[in-house]
Amino acid sequence: MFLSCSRLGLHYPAPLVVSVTLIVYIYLPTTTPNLEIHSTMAQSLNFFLSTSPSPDFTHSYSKPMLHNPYRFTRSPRKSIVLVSASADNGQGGLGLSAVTADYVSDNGAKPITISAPDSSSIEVDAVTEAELKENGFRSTRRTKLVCTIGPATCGFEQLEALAVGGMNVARINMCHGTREWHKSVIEKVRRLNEEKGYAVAIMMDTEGSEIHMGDLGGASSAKAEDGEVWTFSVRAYESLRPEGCITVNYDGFAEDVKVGDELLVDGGMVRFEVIEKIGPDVKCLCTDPGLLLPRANLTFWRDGSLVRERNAMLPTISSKDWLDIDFGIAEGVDFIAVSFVKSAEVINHLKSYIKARSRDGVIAVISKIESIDSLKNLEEIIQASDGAMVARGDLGAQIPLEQVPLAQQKIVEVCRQLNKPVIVASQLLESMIEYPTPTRAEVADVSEAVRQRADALMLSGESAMGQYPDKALTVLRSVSLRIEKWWRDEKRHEVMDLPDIASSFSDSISEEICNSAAKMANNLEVDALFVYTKNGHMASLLSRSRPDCPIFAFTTDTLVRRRLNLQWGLIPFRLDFSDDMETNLNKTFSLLKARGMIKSGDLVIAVSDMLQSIQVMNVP
Ligand SMILES: Nc1ncnc2c1ncn2[C@@H]1O[C@H](COP(=O)(O)OP(=O)(O)OP(=O)(O)O)[C@@H](O)[C@H]1O
Ligand SMILES: CC(=O)C(=O)O
Ligand SMILES: [K+]
Ligand SMILES: [Mg+2]
Repeated sequence: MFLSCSRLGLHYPAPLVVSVTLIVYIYLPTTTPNLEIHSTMAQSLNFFLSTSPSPDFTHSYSKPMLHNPYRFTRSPRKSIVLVSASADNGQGGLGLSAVTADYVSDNGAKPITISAPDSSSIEVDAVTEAELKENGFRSTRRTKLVCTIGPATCGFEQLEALAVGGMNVARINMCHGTREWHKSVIEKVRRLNEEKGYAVAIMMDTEGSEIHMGDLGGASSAKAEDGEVWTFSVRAYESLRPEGCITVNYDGFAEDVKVGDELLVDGGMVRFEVIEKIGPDVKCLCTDPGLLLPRANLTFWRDGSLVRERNAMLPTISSKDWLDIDFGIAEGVDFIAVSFVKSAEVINHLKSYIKARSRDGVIAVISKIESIDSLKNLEEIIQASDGAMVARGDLGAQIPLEQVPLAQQKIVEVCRQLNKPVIVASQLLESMIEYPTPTRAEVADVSEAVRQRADALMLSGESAMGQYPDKALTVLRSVSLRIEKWWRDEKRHEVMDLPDIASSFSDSISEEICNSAAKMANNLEVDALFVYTKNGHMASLLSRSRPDCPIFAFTTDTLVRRRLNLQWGLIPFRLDFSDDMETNLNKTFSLLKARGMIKSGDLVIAVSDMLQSIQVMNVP
């Protein structure tokens, strides 16, 4: 391949980039300016350089590469042959990630970049790699972390800080912000993945068509005081919103409410009593003061129960949601979380829509359990979905608060049985929106979710608009690690009875293999489970057993790798592999050893999609 180097004002054939299995050769003609070597993936890279045609010098270097490119000054009259590899001897190394060589011209002209991504390499994010190297297998975090992105975290550096802090999935909430804003967040996350080797997945959360307030005309909040009278109106104000007036998105609102009803903002953060109805305007007396936030959710209660008049007929996916879904498909998001799901039907409908529209047809659909109907139809909804979210914010506005913890436990359990990832969301560390440390009660709540072995925990306002997003993420991370360690130290293996879920004989074999492999892993105290999986299914079956050791999930597909990032205990790697397990294992051992992620003697159990077997072995 020849590249033109005209940007440097030099006219010679650009270097030949040949990618031969594990070695990358970059020939630099004598006229080439100096060379800079970067690796965006490898934390450290061993490489060697020599001169050509007569190799009167060869140099071998071992360098920490993540942030420091290695700069090489060209020797006068000789070409440089760069052979990059990560094996120690530099003779055709292993484990090479994308390596980039930039020419750095002396006159300050912009460097050009040659990328030589090596298809034989293995991709894993830098944070996991560092964790594995420093603390060994056992200590990697099993519980995954989702962060809602908002004004506090939408910059590239802020997103990077979250990725470094352990964010596995970035959530964008279509209730807030413009599509352009969300697009720019998606682009930044993708760039972060490409440049820094992360596999942060994107989850798009639909607005849904429940009743909520308008956006307060641009104000970030409004304070409602005890005894004040506010007007809730379905009028569309042409210009400025009058003082003390709140718009409501649901046209039937003024007809549905009755004088004497109680109106709850965000499930009770602020309360009003309906005192008078005048056409489209509903006058309400503030009985519990507090802050009104833009687009806050509204529910109304009569005689102690939630009123669901015609609003129960509102579609789960509104016309605006469909446009957002089209946007999500076009942007290639990894997950779509559907708000206020009422039945399995809507999920089936959405899944077939995605299948027909999306390039790869593989956006996972997560049902948000946050309404009375979703609890009523829980099992069939979860069965139809690719995962679920315990959306405690709205759930707590629809059922009495004291029922929320039991609902959470039930949802987590059903998801586990049906092998669907589950996220516990909302108010985990609510006080950290304002304060740098959590309350003891919040820490206990997070612990409980980890103890229930939910797949993932989610930050909402804490990361979207809070003062301490990184600190909140650190709390989730350290509490998760602590509780997980306690599980292992106590050898508290799961007593949960996992029902058979396979729908074919072949699936039954996979299921039996994974259940047995996980059990063997605990009994033999192995260091890691390896799973070679094309579509991720076997990896999720292993995760379902919540074994003591981490699960290294190797997949050929970048999209599958990102999706697996939501599931408990899985460390997803992207790797090209064949149907020959012997070769795959040898290759993986070499690659991981070269990167310092495993060592000789480690005990591993391997299973795969291709060959339905269980292999137990020591790393050679
Ligand atoms: N893209 C955004 N732009 C501005 N503010 C945002 C954005 N995303 C979230 N926020 C702020 O963070 C808060 C918490 O976010 P969260 O996603 O939990 O929303 P929510 O309004 O509580 O709705 P949901 O029930 O869908 O979670 C929001 O109320 C909003 O104030
Ligand atoms: C996350 C969400 O939608 C809720 O808690 O209501
Ligand atoms: K939402
Ligand atoms: Mg909600």
